[in-house]
Amino acid sequence: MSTFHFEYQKKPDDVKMRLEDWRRIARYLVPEWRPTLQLLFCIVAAAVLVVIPGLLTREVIDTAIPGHDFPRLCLLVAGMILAPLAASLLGVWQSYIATRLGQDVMFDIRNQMYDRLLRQSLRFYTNTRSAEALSRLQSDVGGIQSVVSGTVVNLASNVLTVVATAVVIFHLDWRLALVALAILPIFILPTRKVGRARGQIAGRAQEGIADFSSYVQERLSIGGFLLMRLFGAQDVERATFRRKAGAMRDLAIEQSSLGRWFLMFLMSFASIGPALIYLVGGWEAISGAITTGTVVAFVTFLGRLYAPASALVNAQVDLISATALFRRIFGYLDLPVEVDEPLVPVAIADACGALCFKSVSLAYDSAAARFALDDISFEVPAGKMVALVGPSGAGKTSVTYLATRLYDPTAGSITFDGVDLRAIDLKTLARWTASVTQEAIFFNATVKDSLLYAKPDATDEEIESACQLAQVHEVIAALPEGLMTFIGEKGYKLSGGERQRLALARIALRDPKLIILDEATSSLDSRSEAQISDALKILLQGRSSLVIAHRLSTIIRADLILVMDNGRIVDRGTHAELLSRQGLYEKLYREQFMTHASVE
Ligand SMILES: Nc1ncnc2c1ncn2[C@@H]1O[C@H](COP(=O)(O)OP(=O)(O)OP(=O)(O)O)[C@@H](O)[C@H]1O
Repeated sequence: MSTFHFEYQKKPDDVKMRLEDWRRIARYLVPEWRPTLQLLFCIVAAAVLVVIPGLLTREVIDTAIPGHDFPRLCLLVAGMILAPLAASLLGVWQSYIATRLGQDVMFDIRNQMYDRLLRQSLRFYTNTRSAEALSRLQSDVGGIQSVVSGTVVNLASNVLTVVATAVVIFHLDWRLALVALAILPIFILPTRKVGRARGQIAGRAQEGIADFSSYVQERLSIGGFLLMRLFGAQDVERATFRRKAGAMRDLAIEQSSLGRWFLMFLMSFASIGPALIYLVGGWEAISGAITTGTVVAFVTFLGRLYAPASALVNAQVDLISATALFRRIFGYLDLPVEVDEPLVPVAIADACGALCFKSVSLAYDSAAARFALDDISFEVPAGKMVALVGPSGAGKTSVTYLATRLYDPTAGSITFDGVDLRAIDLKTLARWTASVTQEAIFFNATVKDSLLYAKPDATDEEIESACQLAQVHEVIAALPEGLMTFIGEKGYKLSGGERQRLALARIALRDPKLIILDEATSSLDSRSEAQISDALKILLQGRSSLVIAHRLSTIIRADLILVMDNGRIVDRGTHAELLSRQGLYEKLYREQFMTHASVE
């Protein structure tokens, strides 16, 4: 510990400390009462040990030396060595317990936060930058360690050290004690000013680092890289990177140089404190009011008071910063769960796959002028195919979001096998339904693990037949390590068509009863296209399906076509019926499907 405490933080502007925040923080410590008590013991014992060397010094000067008592001198010196040694040993134990305690609280909160994030709806992820959620989970939760083992422990230990020292020095001589305490602010207050300036720079540096990380994270992803390369924006990105990295460098230099001169002067002037004690104490000793040993002991005590007293000056700001940190964390732990699990779920042992929308409306934003979906009603009977068609922005994707309960409807109800989606637990719903998105989504894992994500207990035979069905088995066999080959971030080591077929194999493994398919608009080569189309035909057989259709072959096969426009179903029927009405469908047919048909 340095003589002066210098690590002042910038006070968060809009945060007030509330007792309920600290009650909530304390609740995390209740299950950890054993280490908490051990920690308290360490802090009290260390505060007591701090005053012992001063008292022993006084005894050495006042009794052992004048009394020519060598054995007593040895005893006192042994005490002088042992007390700090014991304090250091306690310090090691204390820091171990504090770290464990902090890490245990962090572990609990991190798990709770991850669970809360997993329970959020798609709305949360479309409205939140992924870097922000990551920063809450990593940096903010990581900061708990320093609040528990730093802020809280230091506060308790500094208060106790100052109180213990003050009690002892007042007991020794109250006049000299008053002088010692009066000197302290002269040294402490200026350090606070410099410390605050450093805190402000530290705050700016932290913001800079967060901004830099989210910039780099976005640019160094596959999507970011592609965007940069395809727009030839290397120079712009290089310049932005230099600017952001340069700002971080400048702040780091500024932060480390600020206050160095000031600290140097302060250290030099630190000797003024003891000098004043010698002056007043010496004068009292000359007049016989106190002993020489008491004067020397006072100087020792004064030296030990600087660090805890200067840290305490800023205790309020430290606590407010800790409160702000916890409030950010609690904000995430308390995120409302919009799409929640039912309290008493309805079990669906064997689904048949019927889906029904009844007067369903959806507003993405309560302030939005119009509904994204407005009074939608339709049925997908078991085993039938319903196609959604409509111009861009009509609301087709929104219908599929509702069918998989990525959102809940603002009004109306949706049932699966006659049960309201809100009464089915999310795992059961995911068991019986499957979505095939335009862009297949994968983690960076092996082919086998990617498939097992759909059914962790699948046998090798099941995996093999799912891959056969999706016509991807030959591709896998040709990979360097077969099923154990890593497919790269987002599966980018596979071609677009291979990724699609692997996604279909994953769904075949799951064996759902309702398939929600967003047909790819981008054309793959004709062989790949045919393979996917064959795999899909087999997969859709005997299952219900809701398809955002882009191909003529699909709409012709559909049992019912829903024509959407502006969030509403404006027409419905079979291909022939709709064509004969010469409405929006006929227009779409001419503009979209006939062009696709010529490609097919
Ligand atoms: N997360 C969101 N937040 C706010 N509005 C959204 C969101 N997602 C979609 N919308 C809006 O809802 C409307 C319907 O969008 P949706 O994606 O369902 O249309 P779509 O028919 O699938 O279009 P496309 O064929 O172009 O994919 C659009 O006006 C869109 O801007």
